[in-house]
Amino acid sequence: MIALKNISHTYSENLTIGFKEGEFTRNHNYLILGESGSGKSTLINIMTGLLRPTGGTVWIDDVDIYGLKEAQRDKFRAERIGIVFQRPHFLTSLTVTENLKLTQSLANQTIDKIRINEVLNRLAILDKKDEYPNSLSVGQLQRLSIARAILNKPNYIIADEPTSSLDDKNTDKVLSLLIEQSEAEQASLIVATHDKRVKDLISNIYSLEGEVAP
Ligand SMILES: Nc1ncnc2c1ncn2[C@@H]1O[C@H](COP(=O)(O)OP(=O)(O)OP(=O)(O)O)[C@@H](O)[C@H]1O
Repeated sequence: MIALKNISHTYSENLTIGFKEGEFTRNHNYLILGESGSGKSTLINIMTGLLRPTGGTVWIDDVDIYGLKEAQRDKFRAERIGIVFQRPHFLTSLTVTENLKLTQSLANQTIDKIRINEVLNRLAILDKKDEYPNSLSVGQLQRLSIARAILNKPNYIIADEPTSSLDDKNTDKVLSLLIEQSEAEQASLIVATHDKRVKDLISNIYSLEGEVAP
């Protein structure tokens, strides 16, 4: 479980992001809903150990992640959390397969080409495995981001605005893929978005004030 308590982050004197309480358990799907600028990316960075909050605690699987040293926290994240970032970033000088090998080695895993091929196949981009990221379409890059997020069999898959630039049909497709893949990994899926279309597919909702809607 990821448990957040009394989180606050102050960027400047008059800009503080707050999130009172949240619990995200394995095998469940969650939405973090908030308008643009309400602090979704800030919260995701905090809950994945990328940004130390100015106040509050983040526990992941009973570990107080900001109690860890930075290198330990990076390893912890790589092993347990798959992140689909708002803007996908891959190393452009490495092929699709080489980028995914890097994801395995950052988590101290042995390089497993069979697993890489398996996730690429699941996301229908196996034919792109020797290509460079710049030659992939936006939709293919997004599927590659999902492939990378699930590669290390994480406990939590966290996606930041995965559907904001998509039409209704592709919104459904990407969400279904994320839900399917997190079920296959028995992971918890956490999607941060302002996109109310996503509400029909995921029932546990946190607004940025930290209230759970029925
Ligand atoms: N590094 C930073 N330094 C100062 N202010 C920041 C920083 N990052 C974010 N902010 C501010 O914090 C607020 C929340 O930003 P954040 O990116 O978390 O929102 P968001 O809900 O993810 O927005 P969007 O949906 O538009 O991506 C914004 O007012 C933003 O300008």
